[in-house]
Amino acid sequence: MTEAAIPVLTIDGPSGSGKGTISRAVARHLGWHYLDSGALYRAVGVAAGWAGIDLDDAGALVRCAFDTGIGFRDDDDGEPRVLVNGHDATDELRTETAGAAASAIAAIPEVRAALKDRQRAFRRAPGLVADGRDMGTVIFPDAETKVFLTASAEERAERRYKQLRDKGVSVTLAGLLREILARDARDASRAVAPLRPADEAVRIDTTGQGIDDVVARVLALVPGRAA
Ligand SMILES: Nc1ncnc2c1ncn2[C@@H]1O[C@H](COP(=O)(O)OP(=O)(O)OP(=O)(O)O)[C@@H](O)[C@H]1O
Ligand SMILES: Nc1ccn([C@H]2C[C@H](O)[C@@H](COP(=O)(O)O)O2)c(=O)n1
Repeated sequence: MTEAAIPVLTIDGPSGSGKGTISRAVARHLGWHYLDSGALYRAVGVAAGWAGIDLDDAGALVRCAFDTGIGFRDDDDGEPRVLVNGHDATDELRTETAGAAASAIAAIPEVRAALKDRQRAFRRAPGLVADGRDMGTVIFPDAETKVFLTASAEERAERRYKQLRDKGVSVTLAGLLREILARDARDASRAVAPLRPADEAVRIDTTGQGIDDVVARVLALVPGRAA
């Protein structure tokens, strides 16, 4: 199968819209590969922190984007783990601090360019579900199916609040809402590959919708793959 013939489903959207949850479930259902592109930006941010690199030092961040080893694997319970330079950094990557650092370095065009080929390398038979901010607009513009997930900022903050509370992390709902709005604004206003739906993307507002319903709606969009 030539690369162009390998089907890609892109799922873009703002933080907490459910991209990761929905993409993983859909990929499992289809038996396709899965790319969590945000994890790459988070990994570079975390590796930069470990190396003492300042988030204002664009040159060092670009080198870090090229040099950081990033690996994905499932643990024995089928939970996804992310290895950064050989260390399991999954929990650190999921913090709001890592998300904010990722959002900041993702605004540097050369960092985005450095991660482009790594993302495209995930396109392997029989297909790929790719989640992020620019999957449908920049990384896989020829994807056969494109989705843009949204949900109200309040609901996204609620979801994140529950998620972190279940993990025993102490946060406030108001603080999370502030962080989500700040990240939305930065991701949508940067000059290169800003968060926006591809023209042909199907928009799904998941506010008040259950995960299973959203998964079924997305699957129904994939040619020949209704739930
Ligand atoms: N439709 C939904 N209804 C209720 N909760 C949901 C829904 N979709 C996702 N969630 C929950 O919301 C939380 C955030 O979801 P998820 O991590 O998939 O979002 P995301 O868009 O990938 O976020 P980020 O961009 O920050 O990685 C998770 O706890 C997930 O279980
Ligand atoms: N394709 C992508 C994926 C992620 N980013 C940046 C912007 C996000 O705020 C940050 C963390 O992503 P998340 O794990 O929350 O999906 O990384 C991006 O610019 N482009």
